[in-house]
Amino acid sequence: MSEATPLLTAQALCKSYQSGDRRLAVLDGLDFVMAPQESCAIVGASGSGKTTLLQILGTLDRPDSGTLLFKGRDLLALSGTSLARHRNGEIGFIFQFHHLLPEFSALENVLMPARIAGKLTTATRSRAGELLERVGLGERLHHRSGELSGGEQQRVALARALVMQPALLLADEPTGNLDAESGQKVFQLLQDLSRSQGLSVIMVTHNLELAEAMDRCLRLADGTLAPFQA
Ligand SMILES: Nc1ncnc2c1ncn2[C@@H]1O[C@H](COP(=O)(O)OP(=O)(O)OP(=O)(O)O)[C@@H](O)[C@H]1O
Repeated sequence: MSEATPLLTAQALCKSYQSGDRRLAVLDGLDFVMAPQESCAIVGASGSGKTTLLQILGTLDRPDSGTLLFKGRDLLALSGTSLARHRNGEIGFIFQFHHLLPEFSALENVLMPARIAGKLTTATRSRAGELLERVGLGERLHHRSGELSGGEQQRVALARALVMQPALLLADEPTGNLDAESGQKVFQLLQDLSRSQGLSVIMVTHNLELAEAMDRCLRLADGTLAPFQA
């Protein structure tokens, strides 16, 4: 990939849902280009389509039409195994709710993407341990995740999102379920880790203070994105 190649390019994305007898256009010709290592906040009213957009950018959902390129590669032409490989290897996800497996330890949760990919190597194990150290849970590796606090669980989820060394982190309201202090801590770690590992971040948030701390802030309204000053 040359310096000039964007990490992600979305062009003319459209997505609508059937609601009773009418169609609801959620994304309506949306364009978005992101450079490698850039961080970008997406804000917008409830129901404006932020989660829908993130799911499409993360290939968890497909648009009705449009183009989606990752490092110049046409993602919408991929299917099945290739798409799963792309998602597992290039993208880290963190959601409002951590979706950890409560009976498994913090370390086992962080290793889950590697287990799924069949890459449970010594290197991955030590990376998982290092990530848990970085998020301040070096003493909690073997605690059942269900016994950790909400903020600690979200820090485990952050470590899990980064264990496969993705190029892009997609965060959907990662602090939305936390008190202000824990939320700030998770956000700070997210910023520090993504900067030190050179990855791009797209974060959906309602918190304008956090949005302002990112390289760029965009607002989703009427199915398209526009620059937004918090
Ligand atoms: N699977 C679906 N079927 C039908 N409608 C849907 C579906 N998913 C989302 N929608 C509708 O699409 C619109 C956008 O939803 P989305 O969850 O993307 O919004 P959002 O901006 O993330 O909202 P919030 O900030 O409240 O999380 C909403 O009106 C929602 O009801």
